[in-house]
Amino acid sequence: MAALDTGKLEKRLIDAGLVNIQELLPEVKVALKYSTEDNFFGKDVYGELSRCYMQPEVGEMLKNAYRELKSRHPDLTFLVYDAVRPQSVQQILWDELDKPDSIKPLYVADPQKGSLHNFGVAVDLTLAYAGSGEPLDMGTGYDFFGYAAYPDREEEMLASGKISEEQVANRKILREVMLAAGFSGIGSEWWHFNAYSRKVAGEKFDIVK
Ligand SMILES: C[C@@H](N)C(=O)N[C@H](C)C(=O)O
Ligand SMILES: [Zn+2]
Repeated sequence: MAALDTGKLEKRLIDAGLVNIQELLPEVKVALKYSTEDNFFGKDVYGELSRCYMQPEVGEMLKNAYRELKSRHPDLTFLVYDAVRPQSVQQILWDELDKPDSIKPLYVADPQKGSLHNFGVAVDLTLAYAGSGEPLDMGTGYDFFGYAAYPDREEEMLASGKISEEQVANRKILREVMLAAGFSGIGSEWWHFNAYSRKVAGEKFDIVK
């Protein structure tokens, strides 16, 4: 695996016009999972990078989602796990994902086509208590790649007891505030939200290599 020069990476993100979400929204919590070994492949691929960057207009959308969240649940905040992700890291995630090629794109977008994370227009996040920073129970952890994490299968997962009413209610809070701000979700991951379609992202922005 080619090592990523993370000092240079942060400079590249800034030079590309991306913004540090905590500069726009200091109340939001960030824990970049790919900058730790606590992720689905057990390797730190971001090194020293600890700040989370995204396109400025996506940051503004997230601010609106946050405003909506606070109006409904003043005790909660966002905990962001990932936003912009270089295509080289997308390739590592793709190579590390232990699933048949036919279903891999449900969980990790094909790096050759480009993930919306590679354009800085996708955000992976959960809800946390603003005071303690403790994440809410969503029924699965981040990057759990299976039906229990599928928004598309919540009714079935509820009926079979794989997830609880409370966990679904927590996901709904997240989903509702993100959708209210113009994001869209995907069927296989409760934590992933896109600001734009792949077509629009490709027209507006460059991929971060
Ligand atoms: C890997 C996961 N956190 C994720 O972001 N998946 C989507 C589908 C992606 O890679 O774009
Ligand atoms: Zn994602």
